[in-house]
Amino acid sequence: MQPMWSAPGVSGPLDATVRVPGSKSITNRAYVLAALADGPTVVAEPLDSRDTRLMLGALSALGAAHETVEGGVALRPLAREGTDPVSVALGNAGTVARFTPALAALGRAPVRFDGDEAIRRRPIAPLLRALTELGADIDDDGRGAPPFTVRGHGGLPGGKVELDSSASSQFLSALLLAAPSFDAGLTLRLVGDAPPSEPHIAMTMDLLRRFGAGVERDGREFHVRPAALSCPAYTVEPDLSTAAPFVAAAAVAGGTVRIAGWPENSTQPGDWLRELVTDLGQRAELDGSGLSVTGTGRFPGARLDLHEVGELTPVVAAMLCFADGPSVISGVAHLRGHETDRLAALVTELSGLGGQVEETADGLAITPAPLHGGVFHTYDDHRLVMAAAVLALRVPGVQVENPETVGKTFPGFVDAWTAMLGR
Ligand SMILES: O=C(O)C1=C[C@@H](OP(=O)(O)O)[C@@H](O)[C@H](O)C1
Ligand SMILES: C=C(OP(=O)(O)O)C(=O)O
Repeated sequence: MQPMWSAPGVSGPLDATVRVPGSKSITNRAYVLAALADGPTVVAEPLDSRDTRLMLGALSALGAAHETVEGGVALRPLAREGTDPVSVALGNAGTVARFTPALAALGRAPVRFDGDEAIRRRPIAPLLRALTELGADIDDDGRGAPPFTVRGHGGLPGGKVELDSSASSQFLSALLLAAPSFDAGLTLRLVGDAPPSEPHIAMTMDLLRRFGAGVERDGREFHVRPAALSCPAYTVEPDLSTAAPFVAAAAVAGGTVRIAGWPENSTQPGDWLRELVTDLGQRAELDGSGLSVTGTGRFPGARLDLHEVGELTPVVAAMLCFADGPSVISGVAHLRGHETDRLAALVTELSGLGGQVEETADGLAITPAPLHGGVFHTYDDHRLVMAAAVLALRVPGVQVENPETVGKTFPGFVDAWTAMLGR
């Protein structure tokens, strides 16, 4: 039997200050750029979780050494000369699966990529195709999915390419991050439907610039010049998507939750949560020490297009189960290719607790209904653990299956959640 967590309910208005760990997306971008830099980089306040350990493991296999130092991780640039075959373990980390194959093409070894069963089902074919067009030598037996092998030949010509990044913004981020190391840089034109997760694309461009790269965007066209990268010290922001369940808790349970260190400006999609809770009639105040959310426990239903902030969907859907009226979430068809099929998982698990939730072509329709306790299955998806915790605030008897899977991005989640509730 899988381990279970009896997620705690709330006994009165909240009054808590929470510290969430560093951003997964920023940490793994900083690690990749550090590996591509000309000199050493210290990444301060990084996330230490399954996904970031997988990234460090991948970079080590590719020849970029790292060591833990006071307050962070020090990385050295990729040594690109090794020719012995190596393996990269992807787990179920989208950032590792999408960001590291281009780095393998810059080296000289055959590199085999594989991971959890789930990562074999997640989309990556358009990225592998684009890398091949840019000069990479990739053997995937025609599967367009892991396991695949990238045979490095000491560099990538780069140049012009078209990319369909509608299934995941990470395809685009992957090419942009590696592009300063391509001989001719990169001129990329997006084709097909618009990529999801625009803030993550802005985040990629922001980090590239912090490492000294020249990157420009004109609508669907991106241009990256070949450049030597350098950023001796980079500090990671707290993860605002990890903060989502704590923000939602203030709205659902009432009272005040303060998230320490919430940045005044951020490219993270989670920064949109301030707007969401304000639109739903709660109070969100940002100052130099962080974000303070004061909730009422009551809010209206909402129609939300979450295309740009898809990773927030599980927590937002859980929160909307307590709204005063029906809600519709749209723009998130691509969540069927996330850690699990998140739309199917949310419909099954929310319905299992009595919720009235239907899957639409590109999202969910949620009609508030009385909920009851029961087992909430989590499909090895960290954000489903977080969603279940939000539900349990007002639904006694919610048993969360395999809570440890939250360690993909926040190994200390259960303790931090319990502390927020004063238990
Ligand atoms: O680049 C990134 O760090 C991420 C981009 C998004 O991926 P998709 O565009 O595939 O949704 C997001 O959902 C994921 O959690 C992290
Ligand atoms: C989609 C997510 O992760 P990944 O980086 O594996 O794509 C997520 O964290 O919600």
